[in-house]
Amino acid sequence: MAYSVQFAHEPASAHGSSEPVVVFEHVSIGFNDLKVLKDVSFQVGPGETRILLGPAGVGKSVLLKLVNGLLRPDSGRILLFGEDITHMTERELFPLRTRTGMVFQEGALFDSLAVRDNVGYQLMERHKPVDEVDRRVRDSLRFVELEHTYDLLPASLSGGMRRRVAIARAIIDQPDLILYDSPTGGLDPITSTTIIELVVKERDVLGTPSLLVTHRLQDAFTMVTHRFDQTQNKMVPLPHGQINAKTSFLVLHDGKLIFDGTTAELITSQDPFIKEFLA
Ligand SMILES: Nc1ncnc2c1ncn2[C@@H]1O[C@H](COP(=O)(O)OP(=O)(O)OP(=O)(O)O)[C@@H](O)[C@H]1O
Repeated sequence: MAYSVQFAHEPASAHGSSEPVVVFEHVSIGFNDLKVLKDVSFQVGPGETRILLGPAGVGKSVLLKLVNGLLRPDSGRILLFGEDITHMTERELFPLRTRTGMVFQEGALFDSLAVRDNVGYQLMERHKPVDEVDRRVRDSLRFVELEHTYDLLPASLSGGMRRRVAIARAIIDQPDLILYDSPTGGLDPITSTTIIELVVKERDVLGTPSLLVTHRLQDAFTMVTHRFDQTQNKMVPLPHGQINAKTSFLVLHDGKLIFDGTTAELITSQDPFIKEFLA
């Protein structure tokens, strides 16, 4: 099916800024007696996709929530788009949050709202003109190839379609950063690949930096070994042996960031936990 990407403007991150999009410096956070993240430092650079791996309950979602200020660290410093958000008020955070698209675990759509209102929610909250919201909703739904679901309720969609709607909602304001929290969680392998194809499309067509949590190693390796081909309008494998150089890995274990590096470094890592995790 032919399509064109019809966003009003490119994301700022595609304009060549060399500033990191996200910086964590020695970040720690815990809840009551539970220390979740300990002294975590890493960066997401412009145009970069960072895949966050780690066992269940290690703090991957907590890390994503720290990035857009939904949680605050106990110590350390967090910069988002070059601004120190560590102690920002909600009001100060708001303009930065509007530049960040978040795909929550399980999609988290509003069941009582039609797809169009789920996707346009953020813009409606900001009192954007109705015709502009409508145009952007249609653009976003076209990107995820779900224009025909405009008037439907989420309950009438399959699990994979609901995730696509969640992605359409996250990208509606052409974010400068996307946070994907287990976007394929609970989906079968074939449907998962259709979701990863959208992630790769967003990465390769719009160049949006992202931080993606996944439980599925297969998702991660699909992302590094494929690219989105706009001519064919589909994800295709990179030529043999090539990997996407802008996609790299972070691994959390026992509250610590035990790996921060490239695909090649990950698969040749001698760390016993990583070797077992990848096996
Ligand atoms: N708001 C909170 N209050 C108290 N504890 C919390 C809160 N948020 C997270 N936790 C705890 O922090 C730990 C890490 O949770 P988190 O959801 O980040 O794990 P995860 O790595 O994303 O897990 P999964 O892979 O299962 O999604 C868990 O023990 C969780 O119960």
